Amino acid sequence: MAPPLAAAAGAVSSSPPLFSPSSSGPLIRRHAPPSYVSMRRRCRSQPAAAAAEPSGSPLLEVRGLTASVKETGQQILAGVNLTIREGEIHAIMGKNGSGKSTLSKVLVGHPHYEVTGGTILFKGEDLVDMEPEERSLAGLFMSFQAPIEIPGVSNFDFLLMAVNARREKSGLPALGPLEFYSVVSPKVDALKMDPKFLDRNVNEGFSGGERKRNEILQLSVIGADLALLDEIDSGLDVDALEDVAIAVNGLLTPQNSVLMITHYQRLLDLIQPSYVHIMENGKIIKTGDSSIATQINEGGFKSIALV
Ligand SMILES: Nc1ncnc2c1ncn2[C@@H]1O[C@H](COP(=O)(O)OP(=O)(O)OP(=O)(O)O)[C@@H](O)[C@H]1O
Repeated sequence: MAPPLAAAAGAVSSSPPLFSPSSSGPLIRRHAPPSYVSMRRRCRSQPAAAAAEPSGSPLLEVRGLTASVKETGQQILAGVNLTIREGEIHAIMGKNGSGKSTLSKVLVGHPHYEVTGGTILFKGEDLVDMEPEERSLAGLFMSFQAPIEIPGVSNFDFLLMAVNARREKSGLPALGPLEFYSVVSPKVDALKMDPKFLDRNVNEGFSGGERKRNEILQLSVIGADLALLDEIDSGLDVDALEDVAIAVNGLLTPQNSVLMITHYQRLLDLIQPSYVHIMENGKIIKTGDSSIATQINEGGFKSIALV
């Protein structure tokens, strides 16, 4: 049986984002608005590596990647080049429809897309011919823009199956439910989630923000060498965004990496990227440090709508 993450990777929806990136008020403030300066202090676990020279080993190497919608043959990715090294945080920004989500879905092997050219190496291995579950077991994790429901499967069982699939691959003995509870419980607390969420079916009836938190719970329990986070900030209120950023920052080590897709500077303030890439028409057209996002905000890239 395919591990559950693979099932998730294979059955995602391509729903539109929960709010338009050009909308002016996506945050729902439950309390007095916290200062982003103090949020940054609490969320930051490592200094921004913007000016750092690349030093880690390459984790993901994408060269000349082209990909199309399988059903129609419509080309979406038009020659993507991207290298992510161990310990780096990358952000991809760009206007709606530029191909950001498609890139992340192609990386996890979404069945709607076909790679038509180029190469993807993950830890030196060719990813293109791997099944989605193999990619997941190899250490790739993706949080989706619109996380799916899995009726009839409790969150707890889902996480336990996923963790045990990873452990089996590493030759480790499976965890029993009691043992696993002691692993998952502190992570639920850290994300300020109600423990009752573990008993609920995966994402069933969850609000948009609860789904996003739940995806980060999956990431923190399962772990990943490279986490692809597609608009984890969409639909989160200020407190939830801070909790999620703290959790993501807490997972970062010199060995693992994050690729996040976002339209919003506020996420880059909380999870500070080593590199920011701008995507347009299925290609990365510019790469730089986080000042690129500032340039966008100041009108340097007028076609890209950002808050
Ligand atoms: N399965 C599909 N069938 C048809 N068109 C698709 C499919 N997947 C992606 N596309 C199209 O490819 C383009 C890129 O979509 P994608 O979701 O990657 O953009 P994006 O940059 O993530 O946009 P956003 O910022 O709005 O989330 C869009 O025009 C989209 O309609």
